[in-house]
Amino acid sequence: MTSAPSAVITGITGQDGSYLTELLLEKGYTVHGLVRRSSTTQRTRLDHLFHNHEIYNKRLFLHYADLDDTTTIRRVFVRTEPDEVYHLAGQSHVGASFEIPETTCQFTAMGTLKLLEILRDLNKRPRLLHISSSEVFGRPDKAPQTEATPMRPVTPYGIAKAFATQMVSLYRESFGLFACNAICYNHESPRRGESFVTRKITRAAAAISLGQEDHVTLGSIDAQRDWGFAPDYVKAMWLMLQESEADDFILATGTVNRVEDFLAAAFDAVHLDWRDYVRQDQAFMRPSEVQRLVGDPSKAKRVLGWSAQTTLPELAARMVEHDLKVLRSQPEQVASTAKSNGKS
Ligand SMILES: C[C@H]1O[C@H](OP(=O)(O)OP(=O)(O)OC[C@H]2O[C@@H](n3cnc4c(=O)[nH]c(N)nc43)[C@H](O)[C@@H]2O)[C@@H](O)[C@@H](O)C1=O
Repeated sequence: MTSAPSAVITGITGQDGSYLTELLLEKGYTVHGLVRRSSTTQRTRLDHLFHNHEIYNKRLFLHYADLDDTTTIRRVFVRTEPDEVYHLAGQSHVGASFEIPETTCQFTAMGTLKLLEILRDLNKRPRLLHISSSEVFGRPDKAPQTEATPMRPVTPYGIAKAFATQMVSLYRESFGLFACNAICYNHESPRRGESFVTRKITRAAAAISLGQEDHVTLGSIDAQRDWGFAPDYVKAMWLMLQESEADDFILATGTVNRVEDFLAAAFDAVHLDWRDYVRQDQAFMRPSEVQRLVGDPSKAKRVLGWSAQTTLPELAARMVEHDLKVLRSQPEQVASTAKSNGKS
């Protein structure tokens, strides 16, 4: 009899980490999450699992380990001997990467290299999924982008991700690691952090419709992105590690929209016209903006049988519905989050 599969997830407390944990638990996995000491208070996305006594500390375990603490990470791998590793952790805010480029590179770039070095030395090497990003393409010559499109990153975050992505490919080719890059385009959900533009918009649309706020302040609203639904994307990440050979895949919808289109969809969901409520401020503009990114997911469709299932209006409506529910149940908490939601 073969034992149940096991996985380590870095970044388990994030949006993708929480959806992936649910998916793997459903599939019978034992899941080990690496968490930073400082994320102690930010585990709301996993609360429902911690309260489930059938799961927590039976099939779901947390281990404290910062990405630069190689000794501790190595110890977790040696003790847990996972079959699969999903490396989702890192500083993921592109705007913030201009303010904290060193931290961004330390965790997103060097953190990935350190992880690869640990895996290279293990007797039983797990399969690795690294979450890469469309930001590696920066200002591409070609649209939509494919796995073969050259990387031309223009943000500290994109540069750090490009380094990590190329290291993953190198360790696959040179050291025989089963290591894959999921080159993910923007993927959102009600669990998205409130400093990303989609969630900032859906929360504001909900708050405005309830009379709790009267406007939202944004940066560039003509930027164009390929927005999908996060739970769709974690399914593809899992599929990638079930293949017989390690490879890189673009995970995207293939459809491009402006921030304005997302605004329209979110405010439509509460029957308001976004143009009456949006202000713009230089503080939210980036020193170097990635104007337009759209992915070609045809390889993922052909090889993995995967495609994104959720349209932009469905995504926005789902997020607004969630934010309305939260606001109605905890108006003070959400209002204070909005106030403290500084430069992002
Ligand atoms: C694939 C990629 O996807 C994400 O990166 P992102 O595309 O930068 O996502 P975002 O939601 O921060 O910005 C989207 C667009 O919206 C513009 N925008 C306008 N006004 C605001 C604003 O007020 N806040 C923010 N955050 N953006 C704004 C902003 O300038 C940009 O053009 C991350 O998951 C990243 O980890 C990742 O890998």
